[in-house]
Amino acid sequence: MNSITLTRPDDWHLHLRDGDVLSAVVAASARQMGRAIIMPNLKPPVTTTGQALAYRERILAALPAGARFEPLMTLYLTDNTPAEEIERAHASGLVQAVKLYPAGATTNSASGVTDLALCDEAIAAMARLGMPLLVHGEVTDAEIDIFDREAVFIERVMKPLLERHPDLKVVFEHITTAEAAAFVAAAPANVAATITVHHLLFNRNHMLVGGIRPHYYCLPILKRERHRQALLEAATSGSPKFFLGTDSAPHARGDKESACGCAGAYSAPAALELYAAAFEQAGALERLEGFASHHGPDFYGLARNTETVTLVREDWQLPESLPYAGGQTIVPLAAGETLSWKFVD
Ligand SMILES: NC(=O)N[C@@H](CC(=O)O)C(=O)O
Ligand SMILES: [Zn+2]
Ligand SMILES: [Zn+2]
Repeated sequence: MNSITLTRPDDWHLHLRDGDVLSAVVAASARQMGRAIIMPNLKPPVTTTGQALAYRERILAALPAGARFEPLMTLYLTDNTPAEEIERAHASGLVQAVKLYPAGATTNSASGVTDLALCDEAIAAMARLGMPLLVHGEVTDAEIDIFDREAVFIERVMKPLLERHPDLKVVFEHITTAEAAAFVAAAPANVAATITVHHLLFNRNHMLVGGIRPHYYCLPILKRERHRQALLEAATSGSPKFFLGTDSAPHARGDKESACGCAGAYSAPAALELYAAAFEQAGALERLEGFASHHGPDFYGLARNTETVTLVREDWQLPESLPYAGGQTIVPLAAGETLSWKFVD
């Protein structure tokens, strides 16, 4: 096969940041994706409908001329989010989901939720309105090993949450373990998951053997090979519960190459090519379209895109770095690597 044409994909988990950074990164996603679920972990976080709508305008203003990219907005859930704010968000028609960051779990999560019991009314409103809760699924307890935080979250938080709100639509974001893949596969239809391309392509050796590679450090952290295999199996299974979410999370080169480097991989510039490489590796290229372009809108209750995009088989090299805000540079995921699929503009 020398070319693949598929329905234009969407990115169901994307960080665009704000200001100069937004301007530096938004075109990369708009080039490949029709829509994206925009993460609300700005500083300060996007906690109200008013903030989400203003942020949406800034995203639209930062798009290159002629781009037809649609940002789908989210609210950042806090201990104090009132049920009325959920109703306002839903009524706007432009806020699609609410994001749960356990406080302290990841980048800009300090205002996140300390105890889900405090959010019970807000979550009940989401369940009533059919508004999905998007979950960064890691516990933050100091005594839990970083490699176990997702699996422990399933038992301590995810299962009790779904027992209390069985109809709540939940997206288990950026799953990284065999446990999470099995949990989602066995759950009812209101539970789905996004899978990043870095977790499909790399295991923790890639990040740690022969030297520490900070550009492969993200949260949840890369796991063992058996987990990568389980994720690849889930993504290529054809199950509508699994869909594309890059978790493309830009940080300036200097903030990654640091004694205390930031978590996040910038995968937007070659997202679709990298997913194609993962699906090809699994012998399942024919399943890429469902994962990238159908399962996400179906779960969110949105129409599938009508345009198509094409990848051709052609070797090309991802740049070692790209221009970023304030004269800085950013290192994309798989920088300097040769890819064998190329997105056609
Ligand atoms: N994935 C990451 O490692 N980082 C994300 C936050 C997140 O999605 O957890 C970021 O905002 O930088
Ligand atoms: Zn996260
Ligand atoms: Zn993320």
